[in-house]
Amino acid sequence: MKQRLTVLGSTGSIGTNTLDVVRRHPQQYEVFALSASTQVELMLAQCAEFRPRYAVMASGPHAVQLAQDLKSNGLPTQVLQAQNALEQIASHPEVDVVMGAIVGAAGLSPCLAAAQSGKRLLLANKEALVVGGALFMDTVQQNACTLLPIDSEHSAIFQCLPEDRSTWSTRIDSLLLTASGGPFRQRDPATLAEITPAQACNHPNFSMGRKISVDSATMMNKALEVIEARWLFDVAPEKIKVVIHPQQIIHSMVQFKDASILAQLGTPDMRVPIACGLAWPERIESGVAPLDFTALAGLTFEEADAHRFPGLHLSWQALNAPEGTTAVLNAANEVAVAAFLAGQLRFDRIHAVNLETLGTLTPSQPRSVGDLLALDDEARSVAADVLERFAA
Ligand SMILES: NC(=O)C1=CN([C@@H]2O[C@H](COP(=O)(O)OP(=O)(O)OC[C@H]3O[C@@H](n4cnc5c(N)ncnc54)[C@H](OP(=O)(O)O)[C@@H]3O)[C@@H](O)[C@H]2O)C=CC1
Ligand SMILES: CC(=O)[C@@H](O)[C@H](O)COP(=O)(O)O
Ligand SMILES: [Mn+2]
Repeated sequence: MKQRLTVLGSTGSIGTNTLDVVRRHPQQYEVFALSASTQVELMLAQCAEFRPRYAVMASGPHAVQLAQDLKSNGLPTQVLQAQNALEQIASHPEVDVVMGAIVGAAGLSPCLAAAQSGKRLLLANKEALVVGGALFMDTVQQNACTLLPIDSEHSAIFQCLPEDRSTWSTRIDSLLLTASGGPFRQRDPATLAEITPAQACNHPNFSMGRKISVDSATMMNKALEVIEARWLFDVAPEKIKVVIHPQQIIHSMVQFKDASILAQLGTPDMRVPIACGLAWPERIESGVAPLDFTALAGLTFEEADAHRFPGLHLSWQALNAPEGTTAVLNAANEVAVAAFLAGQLRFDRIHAVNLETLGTLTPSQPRSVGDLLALDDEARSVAADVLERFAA
């Protein structure tokens, strides 16, 4: 029986890599629905190739355009335009697997809809977990959702952990998240004010969307990943450590109580964790060439420089603050990164916007998705005010 798949964010870096793995396994997977926001031409090509029943474009004018183009090309895919169209394709009874690859907090509601309906949820959209926190994990557990991490570090940790979750708390000492250090690991911190969006998006090992690429350059990506790991693996924040490993061959590690460390290694290519999530606990071909150890120049490790990467430590700070603070941090960072990419904020001021927004807004405990979305809105508006003072 084929697994029916919804890909949320199919036109992005994770979305296209997912479809690349899926196209290698036509007997095992069938695309049921795709979603994107603005890239109509690519979505049209994906509909022509994968013939999904439904497509959703988050941007209204682009949805209208796609519907016209599908019709004029004689393609049967139906464009859903309802307010809750993303939630519909994530929770549809005929869907088995949902890939959550929308960028940012915009992915929270559809990922939660998939969790609520007990799907196998492949989670790349780390911001959904950073915002959703305990509420997200409760929804997963209460609805028998199978949550599989796609973020490369978390997929690595997941693969190193014992299958029986109930043994984790007694066996694990700590989680070691590896980080590339981004494109400015060795750049003089005094010159960070001049960084352009193109320079910030030039990641040393992965070709990714613009938002996560900027996050990697500030190491806010690692900060978000510390929070993601705290929720996925239910570990105390102080048990999560970060080590810079520029080659990104080791994707992360688990240290056990006896000081033994298990690591997951591989060619840095997101099709590996995607294939792992799709097939788990089976293994399928990903299209990625295995590592050639004799061709590796060496694996090196270093500590993250707090002066160069001040944002990294905001993760532990936010996790130890009142619940909801990680949602505030995420919203501030989304606003700051968007402003930087739009040429309205200097690269070295992203941290200042995040820090000041955190200092301005103390959340009251979010008890529902509605509370979380309201908090996200409020934090964005505080961050927008803060931004005005720091704008370039
Ligand atoms: N890229 C990578 O290698 C990795 C990514 N991740 C995480 O995966 C997620 C996706 O990243 P990535 O693929 O790089 O991002 P991209 O920017 O490449 O893709 C984002 C996707 O989401 C769609 N989208 C954007 N905004 C909205 C919105 N408001 N509502 C609905 N859909 C929207 C885009 O549509 P369109 O393009 O049509 O406008 C696109 O399909 C992020 O959370 C990221 O942190 C995690 C690990 C690695
Ligand atoms: C591929 C992936 O999972 C990204 O999160 C990537 O690893 C970014 O790495 P850094 O943030 O360490 O540069
Ligand atoms: Mn990652």
